[in-house]
Amino acid sequence: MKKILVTGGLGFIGSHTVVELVNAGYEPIIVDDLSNSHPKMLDQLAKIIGHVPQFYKLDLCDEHAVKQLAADEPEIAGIIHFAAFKAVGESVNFPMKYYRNNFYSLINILTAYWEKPLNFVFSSSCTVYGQPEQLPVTENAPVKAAESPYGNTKQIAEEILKDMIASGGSKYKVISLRYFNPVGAHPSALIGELPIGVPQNLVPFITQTAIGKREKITVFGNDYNTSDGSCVRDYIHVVDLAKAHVAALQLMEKESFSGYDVYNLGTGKGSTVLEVIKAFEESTGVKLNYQIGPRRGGDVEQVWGDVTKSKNGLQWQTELGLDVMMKSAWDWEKYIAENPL
Ligand SMILES: O=c1ccn([C@@H]2O[C@H](COP(=O)(O)OP(=O)(O)O[C@H]3O[C@H](CO)[C@H](O)[C@H](O)[C@H]3O)[C@@H](O)[C@H]2O)c(=O)[nH]1
Repeated sequence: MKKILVTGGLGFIGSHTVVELVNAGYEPIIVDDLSNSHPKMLDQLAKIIGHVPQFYKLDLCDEHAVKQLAADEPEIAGIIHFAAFKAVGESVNFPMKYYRNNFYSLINILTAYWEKPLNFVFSSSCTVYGQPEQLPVTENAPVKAAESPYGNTKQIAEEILKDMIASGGSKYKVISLRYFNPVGAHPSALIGELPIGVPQNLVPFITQTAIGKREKITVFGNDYNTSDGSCVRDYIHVVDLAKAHVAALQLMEKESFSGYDVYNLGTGKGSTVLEVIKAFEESTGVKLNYQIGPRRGGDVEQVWGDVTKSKNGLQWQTELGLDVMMKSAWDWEKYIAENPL
């Protein structure tokens, strides 16, 4: 079985990808520093995949520890690199924390396996497009000046990977995956998103409001130039997203693939904030206490992805709609309320 290192493998997208790797016949090896994840996710994963996955608790910023990891795990076929800080607002207040963590970890893991011919998947983001001029946005759209240090780390990491391949000095193959808005949870409701503190993202805020942890949710602006005035995003189910990582590995395993490429991961369809709220209410039968508030600083008005390249190149497409995204996120919220970790 091919071993795949999954950095940040106990996080939201990482844990779902671990499941899909096992489903596809790979052996995931999780590396996580637990800074934004819970150790009990290992047991939760075991309930789904039937065994406790191999796990290294390790800070990827620690160069010596990463070298030791490469010595202990020399026979890996690929790396899926999720480990990174991801809160846009926090990155504005603590830029050095973000630059240090997101760059050191990337550079350390790349360097540790430098001699190996392996396939590397990088978690990027649609944040690199800013507010695109044309929608849906394709991978060829210009990369805009990032709105936040977090966005900068994604853009510059993509450049680092491109430069690395262009130099011809490594034996890596690399795919960057630009995520739109990942939401939802595994159908088992055993794994899902675990925001620390007050959620910044829409769907965890919705589910926490519905369960009574938050009094109400505020829709950030209804005066945008969209169908109902609220912002438009391309929400994608995390299980669909996880499967795309397996597809990216399988593409790189082909001899015909070489070098570096980038793919959008979305559904190709935009939804407004108010449509998401409606979908939640309809798919769960739970009424949501919401109000309209002012715009949130830094939000782009609307973005959704052109996924033609992903469909053709990765031989992958999304299967799950907004109703399943909302229902699964709600099932996870209820599970975690009844079974606190
Ligand atoms: O309480 C809330 C939270 C969010 N929203 C709205 O819901 C939409 C989605 O907001 P999220 O915070 O869930 O997602 P973003 O699109 O802002 O952020 C996502 O896209 C960013 C790039 O634009 C980064 O990649 C980030 O990590 C990723 O979560 C936005 O219109 C936002 O204004 C609300 O109305 N109320």
